[in-house]
Amino acid sequence: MEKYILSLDQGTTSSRAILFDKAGKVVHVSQKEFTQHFPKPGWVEHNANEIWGSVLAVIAGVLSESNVKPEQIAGIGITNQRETTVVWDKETGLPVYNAIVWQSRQTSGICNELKEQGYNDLFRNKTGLLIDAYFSGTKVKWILDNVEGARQKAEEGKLLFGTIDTWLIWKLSGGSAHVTDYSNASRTLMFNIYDLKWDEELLEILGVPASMLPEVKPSSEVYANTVTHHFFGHEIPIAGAAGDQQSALFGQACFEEGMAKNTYGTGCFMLMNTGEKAVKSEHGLLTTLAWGLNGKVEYALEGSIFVAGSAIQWLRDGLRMLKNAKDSEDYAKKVESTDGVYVVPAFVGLGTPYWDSDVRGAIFGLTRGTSKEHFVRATLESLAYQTKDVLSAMEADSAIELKTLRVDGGAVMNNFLMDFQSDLLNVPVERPVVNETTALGAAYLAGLAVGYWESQEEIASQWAIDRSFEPKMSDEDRDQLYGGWKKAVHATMAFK
Ligand SMILES: Nc1ncnc2c1ncn2[C@@H]1O[C@H](COP(=O)(O)OP(=O)(O)O)[C@@H](O)[C@H]1O
Ligand SMILES: O=P(O)(O)OC[C@H](O)CO
Repeated sequence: MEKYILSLDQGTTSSRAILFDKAGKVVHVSQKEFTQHFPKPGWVEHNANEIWGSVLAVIAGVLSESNVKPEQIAGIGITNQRETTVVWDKETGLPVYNAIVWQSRQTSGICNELKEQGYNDLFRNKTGLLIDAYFSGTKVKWILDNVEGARQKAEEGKLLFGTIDTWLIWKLSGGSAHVTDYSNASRTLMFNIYDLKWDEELLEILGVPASMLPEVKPSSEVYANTVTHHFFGHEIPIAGAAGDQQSALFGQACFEEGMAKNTYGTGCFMLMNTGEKAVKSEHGLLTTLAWGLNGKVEYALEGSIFVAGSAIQWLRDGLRMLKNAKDSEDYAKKVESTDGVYVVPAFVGLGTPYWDSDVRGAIFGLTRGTSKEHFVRATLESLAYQTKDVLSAMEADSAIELKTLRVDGGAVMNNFLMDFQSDLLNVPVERPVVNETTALGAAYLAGLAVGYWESQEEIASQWAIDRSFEPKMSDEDRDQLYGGWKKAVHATMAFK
């Protein structure tokens, strides 16, 4: 009986269940979108129960559509949109408020207060992050401060906190496991990435009771078994978990120090493996835990871009310029350049390296001759410019000059974007055969825990290239284009 690993990839806009075989190939995918709630400008929320429902639906879908039986699943790996915060009642299992999504800005007031009180360095030195509404800590505080009765219940030990990995493991295990992994814990603003413990001083400042927090575990370990009714009578080990960006780093087999990947999804996240060394950034990058494996943890440097593929969604749904995201490539190729148009998609502020919560998007260089083609091309190019900002910071912090960049995520199917990216970075951009690297990483972590795969060497040997995009642009053109982007960003930041 052939066995498979089931990976559950719970992303910002959809949930996916993917079956992988021993060769690391996708056997079948089932995907389901769920509702995005925007209760106020800049706020983004999800219904945690709807997320759970979507995960159950894709599990059922992937099994029935592929004809794979539950007993053929050797283990389950979980990967998730990170930082998104769920607080629920231990007894009833019901969330006390919507999940506050990583993109949501509703805690920027709390963040400003913390910064005014001079806490930035304290948080940065302990967590590798900085005070920003992006991370979970202030989202938990917001729920405890704003939901009637929540703080008292939390203090009585009746509420639990979790990022989406924790929520799903708790649900899948029938409430028996309240756990997270190192990579997810490192995104909360409450976890000390050096001592590898929840940090009492930071919890005190944020007013979060320690009793709410999950136990932090390695990324590859059997945490619990599924309760039988979710898997048609079978208990299956939940054997691995990692935040989606760290999972993609693992799925891209970036195991050596200095190897990096960039994922172009809703946002865009570049991570560089820094091995057992935590590198402190001087250029607005985050220091984060890559994973816990083989009895130790490894670190990564991260550049976080909040709006990437979602800018293409905006062209499609907001401006109705596109029927689907894929058409952006044809429009962009119809013109030679943007004719000087720049789109700065700072819809929810800017992340690395600017970290400005209050800035909002802007467009520059419009003329009477500007067409839809120029506009679409400029929006696509903004993904590449933001990536160049991040890579420049990463090379400066790590003193490593990148030789190639491995890429993945929905938007890398856009060949125009990949060509432009390579030109702008002046390095080859490598797209792997398996583009579902986020899900693959969690599958590998789970598979290692249950002996489905033997070693990281075996995994690294499975990585295969689909296409390499080589740089062709002159230095002069690159400098001129990038100079224009820098001016556009600085003008955008000045307009507040
Ligand atoms: N061919 C394409 N060109 C540009 N953007 C694309 C293309 N295909 C998908 N996208 C964008 O990629 C994103 C989906 O990627 P995905 O990796 O599934 O995201 P997530 O995991 O964040 O939900 C969407 O925001 C979509 O607009
Ligand atoms: O859902 P994605 O793939 O855009 O990933 C979101 C990130 O984990 C946010 O930190």
